[in-house]
Amino acid sequence: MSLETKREKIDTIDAQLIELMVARLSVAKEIAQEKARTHQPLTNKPREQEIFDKLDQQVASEVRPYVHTLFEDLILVSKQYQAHLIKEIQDQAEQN
Ligand SMILES: C=C(O[C@@H]1C=C(C(=O)O)C=C[C@H]1O)C(=O)O
Repeated sequence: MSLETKREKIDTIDAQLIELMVARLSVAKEIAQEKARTHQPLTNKPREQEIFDKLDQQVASEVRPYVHTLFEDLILVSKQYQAHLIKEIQDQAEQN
């Protein structure tokens, strides 16, 4: 397989990843709205541990640390987005 073909494969995978990441952030938004409504904390460490435990079982050891890092970043970004949304909801509530 040529380098060009391999890069086309990566482009196809990236398009799928983008769709999935946007879908994941959309669910994170729904969770943030519920957290704001019910005054729950942003971070849920047991839930994060559950995700990493599943990942450790699912992913081959050779790439496990790299996928682990990817998920740390994914969860960090998800929480940054949620924190922004929760602040927006709280600011709006204060104005009313
Ligand atoms: C999405 C949530 O909020 C946070 C973000 C998580 C994630 O992106 O997977 C997991 C747990 C929480 O720390 C949640 O509480 O489920």
